[in-house]
Amino acid sequence: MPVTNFEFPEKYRYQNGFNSYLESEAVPGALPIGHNSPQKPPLGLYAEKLSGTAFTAPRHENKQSWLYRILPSCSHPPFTPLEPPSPDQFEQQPAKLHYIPNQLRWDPFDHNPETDFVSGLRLVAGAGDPTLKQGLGIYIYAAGRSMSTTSAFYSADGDLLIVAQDGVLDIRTELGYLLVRPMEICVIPRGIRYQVYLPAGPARGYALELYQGHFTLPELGPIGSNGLANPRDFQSPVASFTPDHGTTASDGPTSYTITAKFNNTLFTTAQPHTPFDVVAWHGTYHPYKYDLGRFNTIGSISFDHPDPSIFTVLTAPSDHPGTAVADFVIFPPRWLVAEDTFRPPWYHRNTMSEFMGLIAGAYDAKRAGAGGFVPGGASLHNVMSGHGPDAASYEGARAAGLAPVKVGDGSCAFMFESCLMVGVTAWGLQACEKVQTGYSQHSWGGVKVHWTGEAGGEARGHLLDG
Ligand SMILES: O=C(O)Cc1cc(O)ccc1O
Ligand SMILES: [Fe+2]
Repeated sequence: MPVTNFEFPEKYRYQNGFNSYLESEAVPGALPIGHNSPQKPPLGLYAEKLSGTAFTAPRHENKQSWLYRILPSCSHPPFTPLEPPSPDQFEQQPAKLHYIPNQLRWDPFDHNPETDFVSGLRLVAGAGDPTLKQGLGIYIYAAGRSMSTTSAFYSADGDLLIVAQDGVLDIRTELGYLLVRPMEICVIPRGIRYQVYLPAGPARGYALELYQGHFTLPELGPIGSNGLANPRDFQSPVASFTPDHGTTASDGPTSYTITAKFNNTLFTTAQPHTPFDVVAWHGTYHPYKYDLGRFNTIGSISFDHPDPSIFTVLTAPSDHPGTAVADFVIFPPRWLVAEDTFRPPWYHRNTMSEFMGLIAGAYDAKRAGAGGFVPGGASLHNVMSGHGPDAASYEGARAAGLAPVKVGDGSCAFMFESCLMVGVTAWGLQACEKVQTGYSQHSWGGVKVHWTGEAGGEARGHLLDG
């Protein structure tokens, strides 16, 4: 069900539609008409173009927005590396990641009262390299403090998909506000500056940074023209600004800190004017949010367990059709009705890597409770690492009556699935101290032999018609 448990202040008005050409003005008349860059834009604003794709990207891929702002974003002193550096925050050099075939599971990650959204971001696993615009990073965030109202953050490394798990994020972006609650996600595109407040206490969740391309909706094929995540349910902000500046870009009354994530290193500068001075904007490059409760889940109404790709919310394609750098897949509450079918996920090995998290509740293939797959925790089944239901879940599902059953009420697991082998950071493997020892043995060490064939003798293959 859609999220409903929060009052909506007026600032959270949204514009609906995935990948839509949108426009918004906080002051009537701020948008130039029939023109992007007039000699003197309305109200004395500066016109600034923000490109999310190459200028020459084909129309169906092209993402650009025009921002009309009080001062251009280039007006700041040089960036310097953030001191002190946080060595375990964004380890990304492929040589330093740990590539291991073992199944991994993490207990719920800790909240952190000391960190804000930026200092509380930790890379757990990743693939590729932001300097080559290839691959992705998988993060956990834990924020106990709001970011300062005089700070902003942007990442040059990629688009950030945020999966809120615990706590509410009130995100002020250059293009307006997004309120992101548990069971909601948002995407902040590369380069867009933002600030994260915590209106309801500490927050924790997951994030995926996409170093290449952008998320899109999966094809629907024979499903038809509606279903899964419907475009109309994606919401983008309306323009919102605060005037705080001097008479030039250098003499304003307030110092704003801008932190940049650039090749997984943080840089900082301070400027005497607010970055949140965009009075109007139009274009296709904008942040958006989505309520996972609006997902139209589709499944088997006859037999067999379908591939989890039917649960894809967003996909980031590679250059090879059908093969994603990152799929964002959810396992929401749903009816299982398949006949003569082992209903939970099958045992399998996958050429794609599977990082999973649990937003709430329990997952039908894994033990819940302490030491199991728990909200705020995670698992990683890397390329070709065998996995599937743990022994108890298998036995339960094997013995279960096959009346229609609703699974996952109040639950939602998700998966970041990638065609790339992901390496785990030193933080993810050791420093976080959340890796469960004996995950594999606990899950599958007790898998029973059900073989009913003849004992002894040497089985030989034979031709069916021989
Ligand atoms: O491994 C998992 O739990 C995720 C998953 C779920 C499913 O229904 C089918 C395949 C799959 O990888
Ligand atoms: Fe899987």
